Amino acid sequence: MHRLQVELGERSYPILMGESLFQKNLITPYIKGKQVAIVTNETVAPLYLEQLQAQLTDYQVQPIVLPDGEQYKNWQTLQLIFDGLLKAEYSRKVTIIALGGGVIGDMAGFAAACYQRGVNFIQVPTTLLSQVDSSVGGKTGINHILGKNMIGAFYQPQAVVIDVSTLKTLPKRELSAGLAEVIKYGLIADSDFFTWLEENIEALKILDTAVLIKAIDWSCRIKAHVVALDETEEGIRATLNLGHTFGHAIESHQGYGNWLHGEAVAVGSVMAIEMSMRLGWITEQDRNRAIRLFIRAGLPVAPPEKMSANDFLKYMRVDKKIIDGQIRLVLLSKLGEAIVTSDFSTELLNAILSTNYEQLLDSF
Ligand SMILES: NC(=O)c1ccc[n+]([C@@H]2O[C@H](COP(=O)([O-])OP(=O)(O)OC[C@H]3O[C@@H](n4cnc5c(N)ncnc54)[C@H](O)[C@@H]3O)[C@@H](O)[C@H]2O)c1
Ligand SMILES: O=C(O)C(=O)C[C@@H](O)[C@H](O)[C@H](O)COP(=O)(O)O
Ligand SMILES: [Zn+2]
Repeated sequence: MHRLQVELGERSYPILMGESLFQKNLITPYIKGKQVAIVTNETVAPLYLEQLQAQLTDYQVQPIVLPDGEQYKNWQTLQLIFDGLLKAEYSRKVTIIALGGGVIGDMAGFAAACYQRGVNFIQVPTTLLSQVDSSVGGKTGINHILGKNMIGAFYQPQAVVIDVSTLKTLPKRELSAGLAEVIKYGLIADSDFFTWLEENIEALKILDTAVLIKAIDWSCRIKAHVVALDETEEGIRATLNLGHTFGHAIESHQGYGNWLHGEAVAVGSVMAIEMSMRLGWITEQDRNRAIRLFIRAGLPVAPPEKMSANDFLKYMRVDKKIIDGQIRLVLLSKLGEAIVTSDFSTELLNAILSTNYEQLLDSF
């Protein structure tokens, strides 16, 4: 089993990672009190709820099973968590365990931040995306019809327990979506990781265990490092948002759940990379390497056909990185290094939003 630490002073916590972790008694040391709520969904519950519950025989356990999908990451579904907690008469000493992907983790974490003003919380992520990204760092929340993740809180878990065996049941499309955030880390923070991914992407797609654990470990190390430097996104943490200003606009415009988060991030990253190239910051060769890797990972690299520049701008105007009304974007200063900047012309931004990416991709 691997162990990493997210260093956040008194809010520090471990990321435990390995195979068949559900068979080992790893979660109970992080439970406080006797009351446990497992927040999961209709897809994950039949697969893993029983295994998790088998570890918790000494506790009073209440499963809370939510409908599955990004379209349910909202107030109404959040209310179902509070209903479950209150019907079970759970106190401030309850521990909430999130068992599922990023949607479950974000909602269960937000519920943990709010319930009786904050209760104990453990992440048990079961998608690649949630194992490399959403379970680490304490961003929790829900969507608003006018923008992604617009209501939420920074609230750190007590532990993150990653059982990579759960990925065996994950649909291929979801695995690819997770690879988008993995590739993101190489692009923004570590060109060696990017090169390693170019060499290992096929092994990752067929879930080679050693390669998978290395990729998750590498990703979590980068995320944990960035979060430790800047927990509440005053500066460097915003680089984790590569492709997200464009990507969140795609998800919101297309209707939550129609484009997967990772798919939208892949396309958004291509747009940010194209912009970095047109600013003269990265080479055409590096742009092409990035696009090729997204394609090999099974991801889309062109925005939805009928999405206009104005459609993008409607959502980009409420992006959380905006300061004093100015759109700030995460761009690459080179492969493996990102900056957050508003230092680009409106003309360039409009050109990026109006580019025919299908045509650009004809040569790939
Ligand atoms: N908090 C953060 O820092 C952060 C970071 C990245 C993304 N996010 C958020 O995470 C969400 C995306 O997360 P996601 O990609 O995990 O999507 P998801 O939570 O919707 O899960 C994807 C699908 O896989 C299913 N599933 C989960 N585990 C499974 C398993 N082991 N086997 C079979 N099916 C399984 C789910 O039921 C769902 O249908 C978005 O809402 C995004 O905004 C948050
Ligand atoms: O942890 C972060 O910080 C990130 O930005 C990670 C992103 O991959 C993730 O999608 C996050 O939820 C986006 O946050 P938001 O603040 O742009 O809503
Ligand atoms: Zn993301």
